[in-house]
Amino acid sequence: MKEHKGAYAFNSDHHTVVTIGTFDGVHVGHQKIIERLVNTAKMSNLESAILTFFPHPRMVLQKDADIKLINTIDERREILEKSGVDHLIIHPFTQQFSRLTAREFVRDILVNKLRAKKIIIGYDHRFGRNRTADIHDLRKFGIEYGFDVEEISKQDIEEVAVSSTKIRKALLEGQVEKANRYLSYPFALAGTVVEGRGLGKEFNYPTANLEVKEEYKLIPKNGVYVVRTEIEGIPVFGMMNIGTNPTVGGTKKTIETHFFDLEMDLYGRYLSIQLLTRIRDEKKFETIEGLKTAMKQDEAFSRQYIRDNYAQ
Ligand SMILES: Cc1cc2nc3c(=O)[nH]c(=O)nc-3n(C[C@H](O)[C@H](O)[C@H](O)COP(=O)(O)O)c2cc1C
Ligand SMILES: Nc1ncnc2c1ncn2[C@@H]1O[C@H](COP(=O)(O)OP(=O)(O)O)[C@@H](O)[C@H]1O
Repeated sequence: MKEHKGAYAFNSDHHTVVTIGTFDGVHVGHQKIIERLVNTAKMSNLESAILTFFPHPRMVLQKDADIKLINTIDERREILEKSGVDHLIIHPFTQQFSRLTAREFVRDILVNKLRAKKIIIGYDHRFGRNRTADIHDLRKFGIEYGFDVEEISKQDIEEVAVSSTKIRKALLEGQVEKANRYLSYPFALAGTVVEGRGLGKEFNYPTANLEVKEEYKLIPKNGVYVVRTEIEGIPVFGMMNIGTNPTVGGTKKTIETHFFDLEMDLYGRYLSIQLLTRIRDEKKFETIEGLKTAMKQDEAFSRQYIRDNYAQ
């Protein structure tokens, strides 16, 4: 896969088949569309291209829209990388870009820059300034500029929309297993390990505090989760708490993980941590002893879960 920083940076001698979308989550519904894109490319001797936007149009057009996404742009890129598409074009969605007319978008971007011979698009896709143009307009442009339009059916599009909404809802309710089924891969939180208050080691449960720098990343419901990551290529399991640590008088939301059978300085390390299942809600315990007992139970639960699901 070749990545292009915007449509104006795209240069290929080949003609392309293009699909356009945000693809947040790159879930099973998206994967179906991408498969179709890749197959069409092979059959028509075209190169496959995904045109996606970042920031998300809603981040730009409704500045206050507090939109949360399943994937960061880095995660979206990494998942798409595995899908077999030839080109990924991450176009910066700006105010200026949003003011392109439908014709300018089609002519300057799709035809002249991306050299599209085929466009695969949802039946309800709208584009151009104020989203005035639809698939019928696109077909007319296709006759004029020499490309075909392939429609993704209402049923397939609804499946995609339903999945994204269901995944976001499931994550906000802590149902990570359900989200993971829709995604077909485990939802993850990625960031750098930063210093906490240094209480973990006193508990005999050191916890790596993860700083997720992307404000738009969706953080699942507070609570305790069984997790998995890779450190230097080796799978490591652990238990994560997302919450404010009310027992020790915390107020700020933190994401912290105790990894099993590991003793290692993790400060400054970049980790992508997969959430596998949820154990319980975060609670305010009367005493530190109460919290420690709960964490021991979390550990026992996690180790059993790992044995049942991940034993080699
Ligand atoms: C598996 C796990 C479960 C936890 N559960 C709770 C909880 O229910 N309530 C709570 O107040 N804190 C909970 N914590 C957070 C601890 O209070 C936290 O690890 C401790 O304060 C260390 O913080 P530090 O990293 O800032 O030193 C949990 C932490 C882990 C790793
Ligand atoms: N098994 C482990 N799981 C998580 N962190 C560990 C582990 N072993 C060592 N560490 C280190 O200990 C740090 C956490 O210690 P802790 O006392 O909780 O301090 P802090 O409050 O700064 O997070 C981690 O950031 C990591 O560098």
